[in-house]
Amino acid sequence: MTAAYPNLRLRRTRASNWSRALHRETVLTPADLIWPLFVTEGNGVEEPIASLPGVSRWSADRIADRAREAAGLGIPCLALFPNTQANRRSDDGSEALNPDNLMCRAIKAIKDACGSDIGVLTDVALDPYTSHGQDGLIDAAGYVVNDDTVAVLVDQAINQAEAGADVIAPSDMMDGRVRAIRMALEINGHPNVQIMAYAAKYASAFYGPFRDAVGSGGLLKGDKKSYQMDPANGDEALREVALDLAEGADSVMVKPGLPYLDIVRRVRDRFEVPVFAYQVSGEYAMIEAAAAAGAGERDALVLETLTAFKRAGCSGVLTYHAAHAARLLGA
Ligand SMILES: NCc1[nH]cc(CCC(=O)O)c1CC(=O)O
Ligand SMILES: [Mg+2]
Repeated sequence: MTAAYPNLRLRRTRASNWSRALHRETVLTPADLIWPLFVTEGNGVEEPIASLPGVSRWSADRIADRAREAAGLGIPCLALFPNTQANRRSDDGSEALNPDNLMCRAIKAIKDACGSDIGVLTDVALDPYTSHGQDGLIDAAGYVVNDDTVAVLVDQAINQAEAGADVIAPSDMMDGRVRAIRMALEINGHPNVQIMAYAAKYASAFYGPFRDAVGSGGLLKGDKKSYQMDPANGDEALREVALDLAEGADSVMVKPGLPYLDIVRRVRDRFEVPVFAYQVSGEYAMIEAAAAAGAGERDALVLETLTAFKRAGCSGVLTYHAAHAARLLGA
């Protein structure tokens, strides 16, 4: 039994800075952050993304600069997404398997610049490479077929691992792809390449700016509801996570972030494994829009939301605010 008012005053420990610091349950550091970066063709190129103010696409040489910047800030890992040239997109997304594609060149540029000082996480899904914008292969009716897609995703993952990726992150939501990728990594001499599974990825309205950034938005017909999860479902997320863990995922991801912190907490409590969340493009844009409209103070919004991920049980967060947040944290 705890004491009651007036013997207990919960405001007492909040009355000063030193005491708040002493009683703080959750601490956010730059080491909690994964920085997603968009890659584009060329040399010396920076292309601002209109729907993501403050975020740009970078050519591979300038991605290497971002990697040095991240390492200097104490950010442990980058996540890469390519804006594939239109003439290299096709129905079957075969550019994903090209060992000299934009993604592989960016991985190598980062590894050349930073070696093992920074981790490179690569997205496995076909949407940056398909002419229809879906994450997998489609049949005549436009349905994204599962098993044939998994076969291609395996080759995509191996292509990324051969280029030097440290963490393979399948974001496609096909059934069975984690096991298939894990087996292929083992067989092909990559036993230490990790898998962070986008295990509970929802069919969300918060991905719009990302699709602009990788250039798939205008191509996508229909939606991704036949593979990404229904936002109404929570129990099902636990089944997705259980399956990906059983198939060999080293860590799991919940996506989007803030609207799904209940899922993060349930996953953490149930499985006690490393859980990451993706504060996605629409969430970033929402914070930036709020700040621009004077509806909130940007730096405070950034730190409060990122701290909330830690409190909910995240080991780390993918966020477009990573570099800014790391600076705010005094790295
Ligand atoms: N496989 C695609 C992918 N990987 C990461 C994101 C979204 C990230 C963001 O919005 O920031 C998406 C978009 C989608 O599923 O359509
Ligand atoms: Mg699944």
